[in-house]
Amino acid sequence: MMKNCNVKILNKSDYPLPEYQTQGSAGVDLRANIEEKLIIMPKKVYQIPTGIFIEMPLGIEAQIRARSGLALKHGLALVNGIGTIDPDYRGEIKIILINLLDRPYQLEPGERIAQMVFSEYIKADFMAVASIEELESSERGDGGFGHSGK
Ligand SMILES: O=c1ccn([C@H]2C[C@H](O)[C@@H](COP(=O)(O)OP(=O)(O)OP(=O)(O)O)O2)c(=O)[nH]1
Ligand SMILES: [Mg+2]
Repeated sequence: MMKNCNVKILNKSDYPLPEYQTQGSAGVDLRANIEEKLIIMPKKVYQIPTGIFIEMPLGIEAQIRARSGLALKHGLALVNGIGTIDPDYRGEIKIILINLLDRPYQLEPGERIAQMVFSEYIKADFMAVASIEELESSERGDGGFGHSGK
């Protein structure tokens, strides 16, 4: 079931507005707004500008995710796993990129380097308790990290 949401977007990049590549794409690709090609050296962290600024309603976040093709072929990953764009962020969206392979990667100006997925989130109203007994007991208990086997 498709949900839609209005998102204001300011495009200060040298490229067209981000566009979903197919009707069913969950992610919309973001381009590297760089003037010249950039050599992404192995194991170094880069902050890549996109020239894109957005505003979305409270209750919606944007997740920045890697592109699988670049990951598989060239080892390009996001250092922060999934980037979180808060709905109150008014700055430029940046991509925090790392090259996990041993060979350099040549990033071209305007190359689609990551994708952005919009998502609803839930804000917690924390209710502090004083001891672990106040958390409902469960079948799992404190088992985790593979305790149920492979
Ligand atoms: O990949 C990312 C991750 C974050 N941001 C921007 C939007 C986000 O709303 C803001 C803060 O991100 P986050 O909360 O992940 O970083 P922080 O280290 O906790 O910084 P802050 O103290 O500003 O929240 O930085 C990006 O442009 N790209
Ligand atoms: Mg933060």
